[in-house]
Amino acid sequence: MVTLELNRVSARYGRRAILQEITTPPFKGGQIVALLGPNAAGKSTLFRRILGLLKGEGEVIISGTSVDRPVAYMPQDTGARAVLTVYESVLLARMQGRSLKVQPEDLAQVDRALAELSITSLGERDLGNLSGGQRQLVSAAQALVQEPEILMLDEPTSALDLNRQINLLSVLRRLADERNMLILVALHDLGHALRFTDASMVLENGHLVACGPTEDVITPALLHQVYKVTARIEPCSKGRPQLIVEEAV
Ligand SMILES: Nc1ncnc2c1ncn2[C@@H]1O[C@H](COP(=O)(O)OP(=O)(O)OP(=O)(O)O)[C@@H](O)[C@H]1O
Repeated sequence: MVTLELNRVSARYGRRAILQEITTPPFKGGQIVALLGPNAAGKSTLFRRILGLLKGEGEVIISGTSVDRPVAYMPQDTGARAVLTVYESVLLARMQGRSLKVQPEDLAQVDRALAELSITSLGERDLGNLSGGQRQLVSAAQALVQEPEILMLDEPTSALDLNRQINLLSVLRRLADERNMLILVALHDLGHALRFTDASMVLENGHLVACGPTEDVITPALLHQVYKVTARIEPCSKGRPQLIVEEAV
């Protein structure tokens, strides 16, 4: 089973230190881990550091993999891209690092990724003229289609309507449960984190200030300290923890 562990991981842009000695327990396939923290806390930087796009001290330890490219990444929205159709762009993402010859299995995986995210009907559309939410779903399909063992998504629901937010997070839950994927997902919606994730890491100014089971991590005290809001967490009628934010402090 795939695992990912960070040992005193740091990162800097030029001379400016961003991440400071981040250490985590091993996260395992089948888990969804939320990466939380306010704006500019260092969440995207941590993704880039895990991917090896940024150098720094400490170790990113990935073990138990059985494929050449175990990690796929969905970045935050970067705007319209190349002149490709949605289908071509997802197929291109699939073929990265594989043989140049497209196999029937590759096409089947593209169809599956588009269907899973309910965007099959966008297949022939040009990438350049999609809505922000449509682009975000295509970007998720580009990551899913790679069939990674570790999937990292940077705020994948930020442009989606409520139905599509829940749908995407439910797809992630299923990928973790059924395909034993390890999923790291940066989220601003702590309600989603409480509902869909097993563990959470909270960054504040580049420091890891909390890490553990999500229900233990997201507390009124943490919300006050890190997010500067007063809030309560109460079970809803179905017994699930609900976050009720009162005010900014
Ligand atoms: N390419 C870069 N060069 C220099 N500084 C950068 C660069 N990218 C990000 N930073 C800085 O690093 C810090 C962390 O940024 P990062 O994007 O990792 O935060 P984040 O937690 O993902 O924020 P958000 O929730 O707003 O997306 C910020 O102060 C940001 O301004």
